[in-house]
Amino acid sequence: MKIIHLSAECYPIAKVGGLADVVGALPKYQNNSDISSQVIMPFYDIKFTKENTFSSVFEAVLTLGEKTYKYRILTLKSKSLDFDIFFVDVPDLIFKEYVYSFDDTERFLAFQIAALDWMLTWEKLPGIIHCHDHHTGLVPFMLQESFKYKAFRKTPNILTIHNAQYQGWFSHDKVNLIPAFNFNNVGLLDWGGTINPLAAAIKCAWRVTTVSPSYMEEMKVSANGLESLLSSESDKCVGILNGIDWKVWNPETDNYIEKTYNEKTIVSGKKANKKQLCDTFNLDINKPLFAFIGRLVGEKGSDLFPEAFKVALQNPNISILLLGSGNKETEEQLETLKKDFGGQYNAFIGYDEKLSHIIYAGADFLLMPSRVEPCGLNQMYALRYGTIPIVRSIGGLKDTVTDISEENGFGICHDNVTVSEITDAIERGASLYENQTKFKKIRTQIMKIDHSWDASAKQYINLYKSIN
Ligand SMILES: Nc1ncnc2c1ncn2[C@@H]1O[C@H](COP(=O)(O)OP(=O)(O)O[C@H]2O[C@H](CO)[C@@H](O)[C@H](O)[C@H]2O)[C@@H](O)[C@H]1O
Repeated sequence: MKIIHLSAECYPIAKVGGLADVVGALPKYQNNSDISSQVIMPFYDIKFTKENTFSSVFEAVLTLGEKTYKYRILTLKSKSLDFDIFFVDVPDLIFKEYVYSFDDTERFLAFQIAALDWMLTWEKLPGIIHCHDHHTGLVPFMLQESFKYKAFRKTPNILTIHNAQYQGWFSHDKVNLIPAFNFNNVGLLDWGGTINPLAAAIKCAWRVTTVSPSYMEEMKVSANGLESLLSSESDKCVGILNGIDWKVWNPETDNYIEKTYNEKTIVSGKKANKKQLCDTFNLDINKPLFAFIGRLVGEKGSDLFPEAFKVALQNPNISILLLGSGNKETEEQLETLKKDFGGQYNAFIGYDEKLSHIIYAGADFLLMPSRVEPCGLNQMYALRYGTIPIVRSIGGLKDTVTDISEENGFGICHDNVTVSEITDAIERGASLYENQTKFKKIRTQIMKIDHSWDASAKQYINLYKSIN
């Protein structure tokens, strides 16, 4: 069976967040004797596309409303990935230096139309079309409703929601950009008076998955306006926890870090990596190091960091290091904090994949006080690198981290996203660090937790088979 993943991001080509990690890993773990899993994504003007060479496998013209655009389907010349990948190159629309921006409606619609037009020319249609997030959310609708895609009516499709906060809304004025369909069914596109690609996908997809069982339940209560839709469609919805790519996230083989290590060499390994990190960021290796890596947005609770760090750093025996970018005001506040707490606090405002690996390896604790966390990959990377997660119990964080107060607990959990709960959790971490025997025992224990993709990839395959 051939599975086609459609996604705006895929690691290592284009990564803005966790969506890329999942789409860059899941196909690898799905490819086996009877499944061939491939990815189709947009072709952006970014580092990866500059540094690699591509060949064209198909050329045509697509129609977007009243306009037409030339496009090509490209593939990588080298076989450097563990799965086949194809790129939709629409030079006039998609080939930009960014993944997301103000013109997403036209760009991602062109991407979806080109991908479907190309697949229509195949001798054999795919077994499953697997769509990820709202950028590919109009595909299930078009497969079901657009006249030109009639041949796909029996092709099963799946939507995976990585984050229901973003839905791809656009005005009904642009409805003519969508290939013609029976207008009596325009309601399938609508949610709250506007065209909502994520809602349309939830209505039309054969199955809807999200990235953790808890988030599936939480969305029925809080999903940025889609709660009642998710409740009414719940029979076709399921939560499947993400895995992590052990080929990329493995402290034993990680080329980015100072010293590789495993459960047996964790003490010397973590020490060497922490030393390098502390030397680089002018921090004290003897103090517990609390880190954050991620997008600086409300969902991650990062707006509370300036205040929470100010309070937490009153304890002179802790250090904090942050890697992230996003909200400009938060970025500035986090930069300013460096002046008051030099030697105890530092931040790198920006995006740096290599540095993220170095931090997972060198930090003692990883902070994730998320307001919303569909799955969260960072806590699983942290576990793999023997870094203790400090999380707000929500979504996938709730499903993957057990508090140290419970039997076999290994993390620090809090219930609410407030300055005081974040700082209390940091203090609990500092106390745990003082008990070095317990601290080291937990670090070794968490490295052994298996969050590899094998189990989750199988769950997806079972789901595909149930509808194919
Ligand atoms: N400044 C920076 N520099 C370097 N690396 C950085 C970085 N900022 C973030 N990253 C990296 O980006 C990824 C973030 O993944 P997450 O799953 O935590 O979040 P995201 O909210 O993007 O994903 C959404 O989709 C994923 C996948 O389904 C869900 O796990 C998640 O809950 C959902 O919100 C990690 O690999 C992290 O290391």
